[in-house]
Amino acid sequence: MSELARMLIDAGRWIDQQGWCPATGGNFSIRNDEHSALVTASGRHKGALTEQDFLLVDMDGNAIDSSLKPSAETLLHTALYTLDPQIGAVLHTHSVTATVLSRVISGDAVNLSGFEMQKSLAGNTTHDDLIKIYAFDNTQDMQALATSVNDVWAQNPLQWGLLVKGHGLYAWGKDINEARRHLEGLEFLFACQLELIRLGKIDG
Ligand SMILES: CSCCC(=O)C(=O)COP(=O)(O)O
Ligand SMILES: [Zn+2]
Repeated sequence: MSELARMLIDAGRWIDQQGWCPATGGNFSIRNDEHSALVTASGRHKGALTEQDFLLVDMDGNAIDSSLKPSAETLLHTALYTLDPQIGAVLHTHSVTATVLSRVISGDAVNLSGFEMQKSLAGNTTHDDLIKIYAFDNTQDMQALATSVNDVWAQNPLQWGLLVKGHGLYAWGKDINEARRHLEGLEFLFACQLELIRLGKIDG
């Protein structure tokens, strides 16, 4: 089995145990080289992935030497790899927490501050900083969504992850381990934020 596939299979089992990819929700990818990434095929359960559930795609989202259908959201993965050559893995999940939080915020971002766990996100050394996780409107037009991400990124490069409203979270990192840490850290931070909103301590 290829090492890249094994890393995504392991990530899928763990993510499934957390309940962050119910049904066939979510999709994963890992950079293969400058021009290609290994991505999950569409419609697969992420807790039971096998090596047959992956294919290589180019950075325009086209399958390379495979008849498998790439994930419906491949274009967002490849947009991220193109925007930041340091990104080595992207994990997209559908947790209840991320989905609900993305729908109760009034603006275009989740603003996190005051949490020690912000230090789980690369480059952060204090709870005092303000961390903005941008939330995009959902659409079935992945080219349009990728263009929106490109437009926001041109003003202010995103870090660690992004939300799609009513849909889920994309978390990334320089490699699969960092992507997993960012996913877990963001999930924890989102759960805290949602609880504070429920308690009426902060606005959505
Ligand atoms: C039931 S999940 C709806 C599609 C989606 O949002 C997703 O993450 C999975 O799509 P894929 O094509 O990668 O299976
Ligand atoms: Zn999705």
